[in-house]
Amino acid sequence: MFNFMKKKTTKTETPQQQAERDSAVDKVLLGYEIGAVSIATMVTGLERDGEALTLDLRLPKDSNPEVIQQELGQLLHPHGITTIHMNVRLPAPEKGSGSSLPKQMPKTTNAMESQPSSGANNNTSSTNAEPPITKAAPTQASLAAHPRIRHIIVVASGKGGVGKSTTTVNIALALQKLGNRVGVLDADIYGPSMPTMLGVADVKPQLENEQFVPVDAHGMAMLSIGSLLDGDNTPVAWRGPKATGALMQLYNQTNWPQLDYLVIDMPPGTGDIQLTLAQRIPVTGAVIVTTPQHVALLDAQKGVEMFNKTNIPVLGVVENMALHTCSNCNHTEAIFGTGGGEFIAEQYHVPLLGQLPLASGIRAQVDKGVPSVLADDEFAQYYLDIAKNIETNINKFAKPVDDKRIF
Ligand SMILES: Nc1ncnc2c1ncn2[C@@H]1O[C@H](COP(=O)(O)OP(=O)(O)OP(=O)(O)O)[C@@H](O)[C@H]1O
Repeated sequence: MFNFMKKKTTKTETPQQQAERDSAVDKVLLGYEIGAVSIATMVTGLERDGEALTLDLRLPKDSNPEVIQQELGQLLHPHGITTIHMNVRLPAPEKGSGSSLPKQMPKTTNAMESQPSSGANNNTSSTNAEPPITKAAPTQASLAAHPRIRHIIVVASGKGGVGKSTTTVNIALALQKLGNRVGVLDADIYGPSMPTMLGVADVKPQLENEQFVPVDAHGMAMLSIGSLLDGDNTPVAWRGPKATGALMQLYNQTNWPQLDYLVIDMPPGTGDIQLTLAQRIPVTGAVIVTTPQHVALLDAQKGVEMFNKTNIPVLGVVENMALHTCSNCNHTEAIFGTGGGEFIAEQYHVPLLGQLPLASGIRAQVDKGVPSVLADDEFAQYYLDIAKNIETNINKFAKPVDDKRIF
């Protein structure tokens, strides 16, 4: 299902040329915008065979595929792409309004040509009218709330390895323990760990009416990009358009039950994938996880700035591994320095939601698939306090939904 980025190496293409060409294609797609939204978010399939690129696209209404094909051709030609095939899906025209789209569109463009090729001799691109899954929307304000999800919280970190996933899973379980219906979407393409941390690594999500059915993980509705990968589908190798396309598919094409909270474990960093998700999913607020180390702090600042730019409220900062308690002598020490989370919270006027100890018990529990909150160990209270702080802040930012049903 997610194997929609296919590459065929030609005999004349070295691995280095191949990587350079792929990266150039990504950059061009990410930078090409339709109505202030990157076309990368509209790619549902992409295949490159040497100099020929085939794109499956779901375009917003009023787009002009011919012009898009032509412009992409010109942008990609310097990178060795000489032919572009486009399969286009457009929203069905509104009743009574005549479509302004040409009946036939070029399927193949020679990227050297300055004018789009046209006519029956050139084949037609597959253009199927269908209702759009989501409305392309550049700002949070214009995104509709999910009909069954009251709050979407993204958990982000500027850099990998700060304990974002460990914190996400425990916060989600803590929100559930406070009486909420909770879902978890593991969007961390670089290291999807939710299934393992929740002890459901062997359970595959089912498909029902072409929708994913989330896995039941201790009463939470969980879906991970990791559950959908197998064999050689190495997530690390995923690049911008493929990753954002797959993640949007997970959000849109999942039969999420009625939820008070959907907690999304974001990929680490503040690059294009994160930005695109932040622009396309109706998020109530973001939680930023950081460690007291200076480098991580600088990256966390970038995270706060990214969310400010995309008008997503930052619910607060969690400082992970803030203190170390020695398991032998119980001596507590701030081995990474002190005050990092407080510093960010003060500088950006966002709350410090909590400070977590660096404790081997926290790691051991997630490794076992029974996180601290589930095990109700001595660290559970830290996460419950953070969840309470989130609940205190979040209602200010809620997007209204009426329907309430028990999951
Ligand atoms: N407070 C903590 N005390 C001890 N170990 C922790 C703590 N938080 C996380 N860890 C451990 O640190 C490692 C990295 O944590 P985790 O996978 O949650 O980080 P991450 O930021 O999500 O990483 P990535 O971004 O690479 O996915 C894991 O082994 C985890 O068990």
